[in-house]
Amino acid sequence: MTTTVHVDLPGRAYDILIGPGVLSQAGARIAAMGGRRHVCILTDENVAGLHLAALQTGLADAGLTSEALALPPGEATKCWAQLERSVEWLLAEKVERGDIVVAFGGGVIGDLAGFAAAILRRGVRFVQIPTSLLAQVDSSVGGKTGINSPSGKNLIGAFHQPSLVLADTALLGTLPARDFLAGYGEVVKYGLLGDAAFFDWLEAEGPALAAGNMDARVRAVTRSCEMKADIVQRDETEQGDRALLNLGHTFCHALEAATGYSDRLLHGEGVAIGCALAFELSARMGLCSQEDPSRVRAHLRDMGMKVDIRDIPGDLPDAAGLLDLMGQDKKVLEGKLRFILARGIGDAFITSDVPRETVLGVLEDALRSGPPRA
Ligand SMILES: NC(=O)c1ccc[n+]([C@@H]2O[C@H](COP(=O)([O-])OP(=O)(O)OC[C@H]3O[C@@H](n4cnc5c(N)ncnc54)[C@H](O)[C@@H]3O)[C@@H](O)[C@H]2O)c1
Ligand SMILES: O=C(O)C(=O)C[C@@H](O)[C@H](O)[C@H](O)COP(=O)(O)O
Ligand SMILES: [Zn+2]
Repeated sequence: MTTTVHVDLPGRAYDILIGPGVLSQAGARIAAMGGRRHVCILTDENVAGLHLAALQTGLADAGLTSEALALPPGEATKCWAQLERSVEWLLAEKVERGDIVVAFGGGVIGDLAGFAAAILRRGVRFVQIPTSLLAQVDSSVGGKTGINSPSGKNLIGAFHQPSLVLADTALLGTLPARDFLAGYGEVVKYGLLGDAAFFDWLEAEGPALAAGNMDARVRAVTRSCEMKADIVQRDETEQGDRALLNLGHTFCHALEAATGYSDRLLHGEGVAIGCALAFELSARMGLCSQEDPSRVRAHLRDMGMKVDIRDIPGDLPDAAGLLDLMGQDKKVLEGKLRFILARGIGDAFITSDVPRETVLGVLEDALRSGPPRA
């Protein structure tokens, strides 16, 4: 039940292996990549406790020694202090230019370790072994690496492609339900941005996928990676089409900043809320039918996910405050916000032609309506 998606970038091509048990291939695959027979692993404390021994045993079976640094779990780890700690540790381990760094964890570890690899000795190779659903469907692929700044999300970083991605879907068995559903937010994003049939399939199979059906999990990870690979091949550094992968993210990143990158809001939860808002905005601008945002919201609700801004516990800035936070979005061009909007499910596009008043209206209504905040 293993699938392979190839990311065909000139001089930087790599495979994504997807399926239960692919972790056991880590030793042989990494040994075949050359370099010293010693591997440095960046991970987090949760993943280390559950799965590090299996990874290190597999590496040892292939004749590779390894050392690991386990960082605190959570979004707050994507910061200067943990980046410095990681880079200094890799230097203390005497990682050479030809060596392989392994990112073993969710998107936080993948983004941080990838950035550390990008800047260490001006760039060393790294392998992504994503362990969360979000990391398997999105963050381990495409080479966006980086950390957050108090000024905004992912504002410090680099494009640095991995040399290999091993997405072992069996590891998702230990992922907490909340983190699984957050990752599902990015899965839904793919259907919404460019594949209506995939969204139809998710409406039917989402519950089985969440309940642990392995075929459904492999299919969802594979389709998501295919779509991401296709877009990244067209536009590696987001000069155009790659921004489609940012559907829902202008809202999401403002909400993550507003909640202090804390567990009040996980990234994938913000993506789901942001996608619902992007469809609402599209409907209000007459770009898609009113049924589309309703259908998006209904599916997120059916899956037991956060759907509305009001599902976020605690206080938030007002609509103008959120709009202000959006001003740090990397898609801003000549001071003007750009949004990913949709003509329908599976038909997203990029535009800067969005009246400020309409965005404010959507945010004001979202902050006002819905269930009371916890
Ligand atoms: N680079 C990109 O293209 C890209 C794309 C999407 C998201 N991201 C980034 O990814 C991050 C979110 O990633 P995430 O949702 O994986 O968060 P995460 O890395 O914080 O992982 C979520 C939680 O699950 C735990 N965990 C991971 N795998 C586990 C497993 N198999 N069993 C048990 N627990 C496990 C982690 O310890 C953590 O507590 C955000 O910082 C976001 O900005 C980056
Ligand atoms: O890979 C991309 O491109 C994406 O936009 C994927 C997003 O899911 C991801 O959250 C990404 O990190 C956001 O990028 P940013 O450039 O808006 O920080
Ligand atoms: Zn994202």
